[in-house]
Amino acid sequence: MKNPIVRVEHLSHRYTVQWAIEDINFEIEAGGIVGLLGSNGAGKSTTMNIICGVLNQTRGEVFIDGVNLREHPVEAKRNIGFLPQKPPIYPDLNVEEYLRFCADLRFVAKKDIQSAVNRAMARCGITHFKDRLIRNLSGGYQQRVGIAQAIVHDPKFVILDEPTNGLDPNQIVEVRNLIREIASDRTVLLSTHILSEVQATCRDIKMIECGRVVFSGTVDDFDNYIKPNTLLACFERPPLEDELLAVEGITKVKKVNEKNYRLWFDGGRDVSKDVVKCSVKNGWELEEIRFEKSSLDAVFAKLSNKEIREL
Ligand SMILES: Nc1ncnc2c1ncn2[C@@H]1O[C@H](COP(=O)(O)OP(=O)(O)OP(=O)(O)O)[C@@H](O)[C@H]1O
Repeated sequence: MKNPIVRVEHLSHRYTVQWAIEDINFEIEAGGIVGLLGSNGAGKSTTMNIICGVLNQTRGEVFIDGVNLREHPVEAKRNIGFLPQKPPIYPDLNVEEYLRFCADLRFVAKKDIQSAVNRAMARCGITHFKDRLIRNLSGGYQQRVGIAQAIVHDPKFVILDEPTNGLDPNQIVEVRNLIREIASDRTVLLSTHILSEVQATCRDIKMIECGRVVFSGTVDDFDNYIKPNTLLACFERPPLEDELLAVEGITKVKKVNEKNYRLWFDGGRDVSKDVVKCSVKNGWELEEIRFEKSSLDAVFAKLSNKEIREL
């Protein structure tokens, strides 16, 4: 990768005796949204806290836009925005006061604070609420304020930890759209448990399990991680199960209902063509045949080493 916005090298951390994460390595290319997946306790928060400079790693290095976070924390943090799972908002401040305070904390020059706050409020669609106390905003708008504080200093890289947690379906759609919008000119790392969210918003996925990276690739790669080994076939004049078992490559047959069969197959060859040929030869009147893809949940379960229920 030419100029990764984030580079993580041999990152390991232990709180007490056991390693929470061990030898994590990855790069994040600049631009777009990257999903960070993992089961509870997998090591996501530990990794994110280290990348944000909130937690000091036991071993390894983090580079933000080429700057070593451990050696030059202030310079590296200029390019990091963070929205933790519990937004760090002050309910008794109004939106504008709070964002001015955050901009000051992030070393925005005094003369530039008002314009930075105005820009962040406009970007997050909260300008009309600038005088309202944060405690009087809905959950969705509080989350917008949380995102505004993460971008007020215009960082190149933003980490959002479960940003749609606890929101109603309309608010989820709005916050997702906002995340897409803010990712149009920066990189976003989005930690979430919701697979459909990753599918809807992310270009790449990193998955951590037991403190190690178990998957790094595009959403399509993730989707195709488990190669299909079943076909679903629908016949107008269904054959006997034994006749289907006689087709070369078919290893198991299960009747789903009157016309539909699930067919298991082995190996790399395309057995669907053989089923089509046999159907024509024997007059089974095949209406539909398709490979069955594993669900994202099944891929997640496989990567987390959890058992997958047989279909
Ligand atoms: N402050 C701490 N002290 C000791 N152990 C910790 C601490 N924080 C986390 N751990 C342990 O480190 C491991 C990784 O935890 P971490 O919180 O990073 O996982 P996670 O993937 O973010 O989980 P979740 O999705 O539940 O937040 C777990 O075994 C956890 O119990």
